[in-house]
Amino acid sequence: MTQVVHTRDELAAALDKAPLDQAASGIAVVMTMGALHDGHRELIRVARQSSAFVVVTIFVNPLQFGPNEDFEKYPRTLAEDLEACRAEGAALVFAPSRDDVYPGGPPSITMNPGPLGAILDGASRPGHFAGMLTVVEKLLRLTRAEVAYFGEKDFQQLALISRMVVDLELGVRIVGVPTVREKDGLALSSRNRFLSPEERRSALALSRALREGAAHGDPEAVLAAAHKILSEEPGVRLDYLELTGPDLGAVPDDGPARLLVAAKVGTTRLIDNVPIALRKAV
Ligand SMILES: Nc1ncnc2c1ncn2[C@@H]1O[C@H](COP(=O)(O)OP(=O)(O)OP(=O)(O)O)[C@@H](O)[C@H]1O
Ligand SMILES: CC(C)(CO)[C@@H](O)C(=O)[O-]
Ligand code: BAL
Repeated sequence: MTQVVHTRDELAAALDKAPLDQAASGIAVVMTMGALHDGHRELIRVARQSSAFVVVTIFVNPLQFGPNEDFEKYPRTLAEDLEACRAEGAALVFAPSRDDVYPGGPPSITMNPGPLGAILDGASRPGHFAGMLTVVEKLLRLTRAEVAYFGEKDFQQLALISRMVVDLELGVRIVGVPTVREKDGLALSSRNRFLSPEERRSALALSRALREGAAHGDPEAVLAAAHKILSEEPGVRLDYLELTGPDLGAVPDDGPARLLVAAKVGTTRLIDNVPIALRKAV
């Protein structure tokens, strides 16, 4: 049975009553902004493999949206989301109001995401990662999580959260889950529902570019192949295409790396990334 709570007091009461044998395997949390799709459901499924008590949070965090971003328009589908959580066997859903998360109004003290938060999406979305880390830290505490699951689709977010729990010694284990894709390669995202059929066709260029890039082992060839695909798709306005190390640091000569892309398709901003194996030319 999935219990649904909306306030932090109800959450605390539910966690106090979490069956001990279940809680012994550790409380796991899957944080979401709702509009759940199979990517979210995969996080819940993976969490359930190691934790009997999985808490799902559903909260569209105003703090991580810029003034010209899509906070108002962001899809809100609570009834369907609760069905998905039930179907996946979540123990508890926490769907708080803004006042419950920020009882004193918008906080004047927030997390500083540091240099890793200033690149890529951090450069395009000022304040986004400070707002994101602030709510993630709160939700880790409120849910008493021992382990938290995040998708690799938001790779920089995952890297920042992993860094935060180490730097601030939060004592929570962070687990990354590979990106779930449609059959044709499009990374599942709540924002995909904003795409018209034509925009959806254009959006496929992102995953295709990453796939073509990943077929190469030399950094220049990786970027050239990916750029070619993106530049041939007029419906895509590229924000960035970057090759980095596996932890978003400097590109290594050889071995694991990451290729990341962000672009606008119509008015919808999409991101995607893939792991890459670089090979030194011999
Ligand atoms: N396709 C996916 N595969 C795996 N995890 C995903 C996928 N999409 C989202 N997630 C993960 O689900 C969690 C909640 O993400 P969120 O609710 O923002 O969904 P989203 O689809 O990323 O939405 P948005 O369209 O806003 O980017 C995050 O950890 C995110 O990385
Ligand atoms: C982690 C998160 C739920 C924090 O609001 C959000 O950034 C998301 O959905 O990826
Ligand atoms: N999926 C990351 C949250 C955001 O875009 O605000």
